[in-house]
Amino acid sequence: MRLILGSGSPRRKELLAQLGIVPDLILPPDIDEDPRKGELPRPYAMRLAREKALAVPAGPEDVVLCADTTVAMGRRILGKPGDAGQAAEFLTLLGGRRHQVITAIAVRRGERVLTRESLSAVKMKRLSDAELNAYLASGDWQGKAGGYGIQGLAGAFIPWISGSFTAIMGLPVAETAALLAAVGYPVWRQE
Ligand SMILES: Cc1cn([C@H]2C[C@H](O)[C@@H](COP(=O)(O)OP(=O)(O)OP(=O)(O)O)O2)c(=O)[nH]c1=O
Repeated sequence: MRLILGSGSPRRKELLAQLGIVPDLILPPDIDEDPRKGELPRPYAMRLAREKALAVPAGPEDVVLCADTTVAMGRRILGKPGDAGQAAEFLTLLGGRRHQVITAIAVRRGERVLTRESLSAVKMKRLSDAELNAYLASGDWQGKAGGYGIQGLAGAFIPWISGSFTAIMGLPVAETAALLAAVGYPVWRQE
């Protein structure tokens, strides 16, 4: 049985390592991440996690792990910003308020696909011009949903969360361990 991490996110590999798990293979899925018209954040994140898991080529005994992290402000989905201007727009929208981070995970083995969702609330302070400009210049917003990474410099903007830190970062390790064990992956072996 091979474990295939279907993700190009270095965070997900790192968070899996927190469980002592090293994937046999990393195959980032290539799917269309555009939300459907009127699609809400939670169904969107779940659809993407599932589609990613189905897009990764795997043998019948292989275990595929995929995830999707979506930042939501109410009904609005904030994906990965296309450029610094969009990152600035997102951070201005998020600053001084609470938003939601949804991470859906999908584990596939053969025909079987198991999914879980982890919801977190995040409060971000209102950013001063100096903070915003320094953060944009750091480039740390790139490739991250909502245009920030809580595990980096943007941690300075986040005084409060309710939920799961690992889920906000991209992979909820508790749910991941549970789903991997559920499809028979030896998460809890004694070395
Ligand atoms: C909110 C937040 C997101 N992120 C990251 C996690 C994900 O990598 C990214 C959300 O985009 P995703 O589309 O979930 O993942 P990805 O495109 O990076 O990788 P793949 O689809 O191949 O698995 O945002 C952080 O690192 N920290 C944070 O605080």
